[in-house]
Amino acid sequence: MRLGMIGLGRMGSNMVRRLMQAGHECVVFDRSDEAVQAMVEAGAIGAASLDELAAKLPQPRAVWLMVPAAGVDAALGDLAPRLAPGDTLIDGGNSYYVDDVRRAKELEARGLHYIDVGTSGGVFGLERGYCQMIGGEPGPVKRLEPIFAALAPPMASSPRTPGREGKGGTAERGYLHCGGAGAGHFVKMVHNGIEYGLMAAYAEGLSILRHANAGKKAGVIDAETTPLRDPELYSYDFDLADIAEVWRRGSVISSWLLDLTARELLEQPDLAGFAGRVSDSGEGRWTVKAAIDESVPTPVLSAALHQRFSSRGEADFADKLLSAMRHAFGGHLERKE
Ligand SMILES: O=C(O)[C@H](O)[C@@H](O)[C@H](O)[C@H](O)COP(=O)(O)O
Repeated sequence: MRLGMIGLGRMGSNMVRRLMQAGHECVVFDRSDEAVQAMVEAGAIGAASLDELAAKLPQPRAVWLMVPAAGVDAALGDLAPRLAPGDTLIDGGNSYYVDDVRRAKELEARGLHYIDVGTSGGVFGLERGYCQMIGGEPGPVKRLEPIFAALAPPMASSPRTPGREGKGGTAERGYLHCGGAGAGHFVKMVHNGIEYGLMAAYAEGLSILRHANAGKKAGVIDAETTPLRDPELYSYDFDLADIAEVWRRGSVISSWLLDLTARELLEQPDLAGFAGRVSDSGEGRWTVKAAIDESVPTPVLSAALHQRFSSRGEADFADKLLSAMRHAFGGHLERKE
């Protein structure tokens, strides 16, 4: 197939490469001429403008947007007038599903189809393939199956789930039509909520292990401020890279996320290259918001989101206020270190 791709950052450019490796043709556009040029050198068909992109695509056109969520409305606004009824726009970024529902209606009024695709796999997608969670009308989704199939990981990348023989469907091929407009990004949103929780669980557990030598530190026993009463019980110097490594091998908590964690700990045991200010792009907030709307308890996912806020200093005022109250009612002074 010939597909248009707008946005040639890390994700968009790797997706173009993977599609071309599978024999598809890509007409590419980006605000950066250098980014377009680099993809032309890799075999793509360059477009210097959206008009050129539209002209180089056969009808009905299919154009995939791989731009930051905040830029999708502007990109759609620029692109839609250049397309014709029957054409399909695909948003493969991390948009809020509520925006998809609105966009699908707006584009439908112009005779255009809109497909939302939650795409997971990050910078490893070129090599490993991308898991795709798809929302939109069945017809255009079906028409784009060769694209989804090329982007997806090979079926052999995971062993078949026992009992799935004969069940059919595309889930075990790495892409799934989850439902109507917004369904793809809804599933990706919850995927990322889970991602926050898993990340927090590994980080907290490994942090307990890192501090398991607390009893060896001078002056650690302080009846006023520390609960550490049995320092001899906390005298372990664990090698976290080794522990993450051994957990990768046959343990219940092995995962690709743990593989990546083990790699990071091996490269930088003290994580000196990171300050620990953890950003969030919105998916975790939207997950918690959906959970509240549905009255579904999500203590783990919510705590993981709030921990990210704390990591960026958003808890500082509350922490100071805790110290101030403790001082007010008990005359307790804050320790300086
Ligand atoms: O599945 C994935 O490949 C990732 O989830 C990917 O989509 C991206 O790295 C996150 O969206 C970052 O999200 P935060 O900025 O919220 O951590």
